[in-house]
Amino acid sequence: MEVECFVSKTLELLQEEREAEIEETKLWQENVSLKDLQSKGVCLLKLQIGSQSTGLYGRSLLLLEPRKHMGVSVLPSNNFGPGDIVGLYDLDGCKPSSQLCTGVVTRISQSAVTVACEDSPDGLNLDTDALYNLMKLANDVTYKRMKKALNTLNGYSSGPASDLISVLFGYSEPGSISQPNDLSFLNSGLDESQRQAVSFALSQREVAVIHGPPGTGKTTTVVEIILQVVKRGQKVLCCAGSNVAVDNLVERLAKAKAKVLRLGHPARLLESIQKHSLDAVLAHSDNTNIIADIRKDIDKAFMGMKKMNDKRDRIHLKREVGELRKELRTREATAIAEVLKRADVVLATNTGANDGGPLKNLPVDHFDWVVIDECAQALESSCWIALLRGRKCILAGDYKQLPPTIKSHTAASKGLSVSLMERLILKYGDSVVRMLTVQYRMNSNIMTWASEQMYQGQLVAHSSVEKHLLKDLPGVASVEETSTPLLLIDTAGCGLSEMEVTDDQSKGNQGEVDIVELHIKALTEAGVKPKDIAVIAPYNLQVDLLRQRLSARHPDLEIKSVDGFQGREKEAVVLTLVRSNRKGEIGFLAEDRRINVAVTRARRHLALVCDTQTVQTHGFLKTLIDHMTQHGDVRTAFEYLQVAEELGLNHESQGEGKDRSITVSRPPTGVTGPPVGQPAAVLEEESVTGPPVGQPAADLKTLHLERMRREQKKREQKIEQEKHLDTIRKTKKTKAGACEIAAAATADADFDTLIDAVVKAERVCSFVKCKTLVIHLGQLCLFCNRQYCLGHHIPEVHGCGDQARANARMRISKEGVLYAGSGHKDKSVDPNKKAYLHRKLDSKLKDMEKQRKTKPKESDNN
Ligand SMILES: Nc1ncnc2c1ncn2[C@@H]1O[C@H](COP(=O)(O)OP(=O)(O)OP(=O)(O)O)[C@@H](O)[C@H]1O
Ligand SMILES: [Zn+2]
Ligand SMILES: [Zn+2]
Repeated sequence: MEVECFVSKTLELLQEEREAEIEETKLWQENVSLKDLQSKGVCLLKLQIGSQSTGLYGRSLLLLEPRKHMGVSVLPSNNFGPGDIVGLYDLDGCKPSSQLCTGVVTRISQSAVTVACEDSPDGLNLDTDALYNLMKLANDVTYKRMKKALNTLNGYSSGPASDLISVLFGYSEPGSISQPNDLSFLNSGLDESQRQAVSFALSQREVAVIHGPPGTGKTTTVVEIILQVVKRGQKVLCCAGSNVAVDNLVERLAKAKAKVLRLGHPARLLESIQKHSLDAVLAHSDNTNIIADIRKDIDKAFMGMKKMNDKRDRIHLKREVGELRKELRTREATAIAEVLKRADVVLATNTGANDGGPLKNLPVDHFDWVVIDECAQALESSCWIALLRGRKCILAGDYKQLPPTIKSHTAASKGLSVSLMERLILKYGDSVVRMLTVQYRMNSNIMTWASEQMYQGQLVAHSSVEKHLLKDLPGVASVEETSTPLLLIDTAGCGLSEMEVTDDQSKGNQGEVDIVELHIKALTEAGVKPKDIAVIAPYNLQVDLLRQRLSARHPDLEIKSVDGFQGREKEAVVLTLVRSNRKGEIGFLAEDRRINVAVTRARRHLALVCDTQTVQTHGFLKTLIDHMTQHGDVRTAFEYLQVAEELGLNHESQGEGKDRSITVSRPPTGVTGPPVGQPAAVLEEESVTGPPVGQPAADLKTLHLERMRREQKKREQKIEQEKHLDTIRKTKKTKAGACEIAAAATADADFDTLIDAVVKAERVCSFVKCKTLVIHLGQLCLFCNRQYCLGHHIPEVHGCGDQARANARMRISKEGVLYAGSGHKDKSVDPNKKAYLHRKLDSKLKDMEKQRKTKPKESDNN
């Protein structure tokens, strides 16, 4: 009953999902502009052929690149991945009529996509000067395989998987079998939770779930389980949803000397994995020569047939070819079965484990165990393709990370997105699960939030990572940015609103892009390598804006969507949440698991750029903001905006009174900047004079404006002062003993020298040893009240960082968030930091020089 219910319901939901997918593709092809398709990530436009070559097995490999112009060639952010079926089109569009061929994506980087073309019998005749479009195609092979598996499940009466099915559908309770107590682990480095998970898995009779939160060594554990099973002489079928995950397992198992065999389209495998692929192994088997000979014979017969005129001869030859084909098939089947049987572990994607493929050459009860990794990210129906071949199963994954992507909202809400892992935990609770609890990735400050919110506070940071920071990496200077695991850059009240777009899927925020840019600058100037940094945004549009801004300068910087980063890690993660609006709308940021994934990619440093005002409307996000304010550093985006101003962003004021707004934009000279005239941020200015009490947003704005005014005043005052001093000096010469000042000065000091020093001090930057004049381009620090050059005026640079932060904190605590101070700053300047300051200054001055050359700095409009 349970099985029938499940199957009929799931078939229905799959049908719904399939229809949604077809509908979407159709709608797109008919109504949506290609540009919009591209912004959705399913289409890549105007690609040129970088190279064309013959890949493995005679397939034609096309390397497609974005059209090179202005030296920038970065693909727009997209959802293409290895193994995706794609269509190549001429520039007319992505209609079936203009399709040139279909193929499989074999590789994708930020600058190129490689496609192995499927149907090009005569060889592709592509014009290398022309431009092409590439589009992801809905692929019904997966559906057919899942449907078939579900139908087999429904009719399953007896076979190796009977007990497993019975337990997974609740007909019988999961059982265990006794194991020797002295289990000897092959990997001596396993931690206690990993050992327990391994023992547990081996002692379960039908099913064990390994719950592996981020960085807890799930793969390490799964590999140990598989090696133990193999040691006992049993056979394992090991699957995962993605090719990448399967390849990872192949690599790790092969390293441990297990006899592995990887099934799957060779074009979809990593190069390092190809030697373990069925095709490669077959090529080295004894049967190969014979098979090759038969192939040659068939080809020859075909050639002959073309030339033949006599009908009877042709029929004869045709029959011969048929015979040869039959022989070829049996020989190939035997060869495949032999190769498969020799392997201890056969690996494939979930759908690659289907009956129609090489596995049909094996007896149904060949495998003892089926292991499914990344189980929480897979549709349950796709798991059943492999599960029907096993007596026992191990399911590994983390159901607190993102579930499988589902297009049909109804199908998702009716349960299609519930993974087998989640379903089993709901059914049996902890009795079938072991959770890995030691994590080897995150600084404990980053971990604690996720642990408490998602994993019942059970995670422990391993001592090797617990306190690690960016500054501990070789070549990285110890500055504030590299010494904090958590940095919240709050844009609340800074008017960095999200862009007004109607599409909920694509949101952007130029203001946050500006701030991310400045933070990346700070990190790289401190010596953090771009390849160790990830910039993560929940929205594709924001990913594109970030790439436009940053990729040319930092080709190694990875900029991706949250979904695209699942399963990965980086030393530093800069996360921009994008949403900033008055209504507190946060769209699909409301998916807690998406935020969990984003945060837990970071090893040593997480910088969160967001409008706390907007995102705190969501309870879960509020816990993150609270955690970061309590345990991390907090800055307001103002500190960054000021820098941005000096870097040459333009200010423009529009409208009057209440409707007045200030647009901050880049001068249109930058090659990598956003399109000309696009606002970088809009500062909405409601009322300069009387902000509503208790509204922090307005509060911050006023503060900013006030500061501007004060600065102006100071500047004017200073000029006055100078004039005044000048007069005094002059009068001193004539009127002996200008009493009031002379009294203040020490009696024996040379009066002239003193005055000179005062005047000079007022004219040059107050930073030790800096001689830059500050009369025209100086900036006043509000905390120490001194004048600094543009290279030294930032509080952090000249030593007022603590006060600035305290000030930021005070403003934030006004909003009702309390948090502890972050300790005292070491006053001694270490050489790394000095070098850092120099670099920072140098690059800043260079930037400013460039900006000055291109456009004179505009005066403020306030
Ligand atoms: N027992 C251990 N001792 C030391 N390091 C470990 C241990 N287990 C795992 N690690 C380290 O933790 C990192 C992640 O481990 P692994 O690759 O097994 O996990 P994963 O499954 O790929 O990732 P995740 O746990 O995030 O799913 C690796 O760098 C690995 O070396
Ligand atoms: Zn100062
Ligand atoms: Zn200076």
